[in-house]
Amino acid sequence: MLDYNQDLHTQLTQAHEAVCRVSLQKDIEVKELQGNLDKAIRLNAPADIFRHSLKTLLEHRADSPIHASSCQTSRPSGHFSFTCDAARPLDVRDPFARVRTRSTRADVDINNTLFILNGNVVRVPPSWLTSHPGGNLAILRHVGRDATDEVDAFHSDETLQKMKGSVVGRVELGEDGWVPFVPPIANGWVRRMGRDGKMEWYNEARPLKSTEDSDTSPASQILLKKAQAGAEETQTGPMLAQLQPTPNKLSPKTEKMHSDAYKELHKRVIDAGLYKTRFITGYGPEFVRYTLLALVSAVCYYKGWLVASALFLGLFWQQLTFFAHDLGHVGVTHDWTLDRLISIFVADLIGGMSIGWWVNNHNVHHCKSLSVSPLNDYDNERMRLKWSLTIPLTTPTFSTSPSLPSPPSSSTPSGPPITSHKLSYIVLSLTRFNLYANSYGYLAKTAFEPKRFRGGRWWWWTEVLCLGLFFAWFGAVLKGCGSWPNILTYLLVSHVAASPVHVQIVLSHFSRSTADFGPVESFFARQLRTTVDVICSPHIEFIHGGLHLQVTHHLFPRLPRHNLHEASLIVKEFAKERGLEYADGIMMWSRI
Ligand code: HEM
Repeated sequence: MLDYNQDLHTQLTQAHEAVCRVSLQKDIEVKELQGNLDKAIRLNAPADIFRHSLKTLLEHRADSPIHASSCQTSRPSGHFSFTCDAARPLDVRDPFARVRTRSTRADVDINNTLFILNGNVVRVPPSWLTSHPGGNLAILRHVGRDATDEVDAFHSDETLQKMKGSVVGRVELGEDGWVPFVPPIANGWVRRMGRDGKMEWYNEARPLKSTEDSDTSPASQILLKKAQAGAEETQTGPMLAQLQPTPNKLSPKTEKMHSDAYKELHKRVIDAGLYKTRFITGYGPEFVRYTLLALVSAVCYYKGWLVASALFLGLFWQQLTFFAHDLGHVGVTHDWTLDRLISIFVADLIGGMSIGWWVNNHNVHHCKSLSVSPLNDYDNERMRLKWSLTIPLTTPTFSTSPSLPSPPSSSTPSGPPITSHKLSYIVLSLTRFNLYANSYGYLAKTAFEPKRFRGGRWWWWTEVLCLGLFFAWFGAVLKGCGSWPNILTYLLVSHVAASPVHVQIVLSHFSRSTADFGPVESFFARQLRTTVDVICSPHIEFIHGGLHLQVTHHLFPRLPRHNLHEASLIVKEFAKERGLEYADGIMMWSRI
């Protein structure tokens, strides 16, 4: 991007060079127009004349990937950019009509899903949207944004290498980095197949209100209300104006600094060798624990000690949750197929839940602030996070450790008022039933979706098969309890015993800010602002499976859980060096 506040001559020269790059290909006529531009530059022409020349040049090039129908300074920040005519609906999933691309490939066109990665424009192949292992929402939430930090955090080196094949252009980043667009999906816009068999825009939800321009908060959350069926469409696609981030108090410069800091921190974690899974010393003791819990539960069952058996089954499930979590993050063998197969065995067959559902929803929560607004029904509907049910009811309050540094005022406002209520524990103790409902709903919904990832829909069928097996074995266990009161007791005790993980996860997120600061906020700042570690006695740390170090987990989701402790020390030290907040102070057990 060119900074319009700089010396006009420099800007014009730079812009001219950029235009020459665009028109490098073949056109002879453009030479004449370029001549005009040259003249405008030499004469230090007013910006209007320059813009006119530029516009003509771009329009003249029928094959220009820019398709600019007008050329304007669209940013109040003074950035000079090429944009589509704002009066015309932006018929693109790609809001990058303004991108000056050096692409030599012909497929940079409208209706693409594009994001920025290290200054490169990456086009997500359409087939990836339906088969992306991290779910389609994670990608759609980053359209039009610089997703470098997120993409580095979420992908293996192998995948990052492969992504290079999807690079279709380059953008020049200013001092403050890329000025992001609001992804269309954040305004409720999605693409779907039209009646004529062509893809078209569809407005699934309408913005209710935006908290822009608040003097007290930098939040720029857009609340969405699901569109009523049959509601009249006034637009055929998102307008450019809707894709501009609402002004807020975040400084792009500070966010850029955070982003640079994250890159440095990530390098430290990689250099410390923490991405290597410790199979023996890490998972070894866990497997012993899983086996013991399962065995004790089985022995108790055969002895007729049903409550004890249910209790140990619940504890077994609680522990397995952490293993399923690692697998869902491709964090065990780091091979997607292998990790997915094992996770289906663990989550679906033993636990009765769909790992596919978990992955799709879980990954979004790593990418955005969680919405707690009951008004935001669209978001809840889409994300169907396990806590969407529980949070509007109540959220417990928790104390933070006295050592917690006070948050920097500009980037860490407190979350919504939190009320303490014992009811929240009761609701959370039954959360597992909500997870079943969400899981099966997801599998039903995706039954007919094309999923081609790694050679087919085998994972969907494997999940369905394993869930069938779960119902068979757990149904037999319940049946063996004899009477209805026994069955009910077994069901409740086993499910309640597996619930501390839900309290822990809700705490780690909802006792922090849930405000959405929009696409300007960096990945690093958002994770530090929205998560907190649970502190507990070292003797019971195993109950939390290492995920009590939630801040570090959010910063490096693919890091093997057993290395989180070491990584968290690095992160804390780094945060201290930089004067950033690392929230490590939630007490859990003292409250229950
Ligand atoms: C061409 C673009 C992309 C490709 C080819 C791609 C591919 C993949 C692959 C293969 C994985 C499995 C993990 C691995 O093997 O690395 C994955 C996971 C994931 N991707 Fe992407 N991805 C793309 C873009 C994105 C974008 C833009 C985002 C948004 C930030 C994203 C978010 C995620 C997430 C959240 C996961 C799950 C990571 C985890 O479980 O810890 N991906 N992606």
